[in-house]
Amino acid sequence: MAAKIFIDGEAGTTGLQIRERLAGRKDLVLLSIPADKRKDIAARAALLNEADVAILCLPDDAAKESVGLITNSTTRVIDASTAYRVDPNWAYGFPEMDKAQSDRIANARFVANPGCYPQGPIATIRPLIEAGILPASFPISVNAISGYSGGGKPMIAEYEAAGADASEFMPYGLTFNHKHVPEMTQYSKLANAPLFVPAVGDYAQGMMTFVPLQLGQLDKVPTGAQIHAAIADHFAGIKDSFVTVAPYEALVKSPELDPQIYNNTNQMKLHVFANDARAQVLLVAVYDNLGKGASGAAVQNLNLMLGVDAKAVAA
Ligand SMILES: NC(=O)C1=CN([C@@H]2O[C@H](COP(=O)(O)OP(=O)(O)OC[C@H]3O[C@@H](n4cnc5c(N)ncnc54)[C@H](OP(=O)(O)O)[C@@H]3O)[C@@H](O)[C@H]2O)C=CC1
Ligand SMILES: CC(=O)N[C@@H](CCC(=O)OP(=O)(O)O)C(=O)O
Repeated sequence: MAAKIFIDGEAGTTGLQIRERLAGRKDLVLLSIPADKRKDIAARAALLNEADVAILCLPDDAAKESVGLITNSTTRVIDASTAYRVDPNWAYGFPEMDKAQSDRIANARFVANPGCYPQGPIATIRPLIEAGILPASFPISVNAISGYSGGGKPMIAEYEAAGADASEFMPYGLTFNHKHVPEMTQYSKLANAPLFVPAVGDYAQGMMTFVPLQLGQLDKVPTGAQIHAAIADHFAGIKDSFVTVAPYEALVKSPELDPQIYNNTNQMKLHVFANDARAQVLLVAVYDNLGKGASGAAVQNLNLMLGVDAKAVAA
């Protein structure tokens, strides 16, 4: 029987993209709410409880409200907001994070879809800590750039308003307390919060994250090749991975370091650059904030929860 899916927040940026990704799927029935009822609590409650899987694409408070409206114990939930990402009762929806995570997601009732920014740092740092190459206490900085769609409908409207004169590159979060820091710390397996400086660019979609490593103070200084091998080994061991690792090459620049090249896909590509003489390494992740960063990840998680072959359907 076709699984019934309700996207609460289907008119928002993430909700619309999930809807597009699921359109045409014969194994699913999409429950939809009339436009004039999309904030009506009774109408939302009815569909949340009718759904086999409810996908919440709402601000945090509204997502918590939706979870509170669910009385049907067979309704499963994927929440795209920040509300439950470090809650131990929820599975973190980054399947490639370790070998067991896709099974955890497949068997979970509650799945917290990851934040867009944290996935790149987690993908690059966690394998190094697990391999013992970096200690959990290693001081980490993360820089990142995202397209303005990362800020949802309000930021899209701001950047696309007639006469808008936005900065090409605007760093923010300068109190170093961005809402993504807790999940970035926990799932990277870091003992301390990374110093995270995001930036928004004057383009709609796509992102890159950067983790520079000054390795000279370590007792055992790893080479760039060793760091690359540890990350590549990690992802080689993950089934159905949408994360790939670029070959280890000495490049001064690369056309692949373009935040928009994976737009409208669920792909993430990792790169390792190094100067061994200086014990310096840079870890880069390139992906779509609306793809692997949001709607692609949600569909990947939905497929795992429904036992659908992730590679057999568009994810
Ligand atoms: N954009 C991105 O790159 C990413 C977003 N996310 C997260 O996903 C969630 C959705 O984000 P995004 O799609 O960007 O946001 P948008 O602002 O684009 O969309 C949110 C939608 O939720 C609706 N909404 C707000 N309050 C309620 C309510 N009480 N009941 C029903 N609907 C409501 C909004 O309606 P209205 O506009 O009329 O208020 C809007 O349609 C957020 O938690 C966000 O942090 C996660 C990863 C990446
Ligand atoms: C460019 C921009 O503003 N990005 C958003 C993050 C988008 C996102 O991932 O939202 P979640 O926290 O729900 O995951 C921000 O920094 O708040």
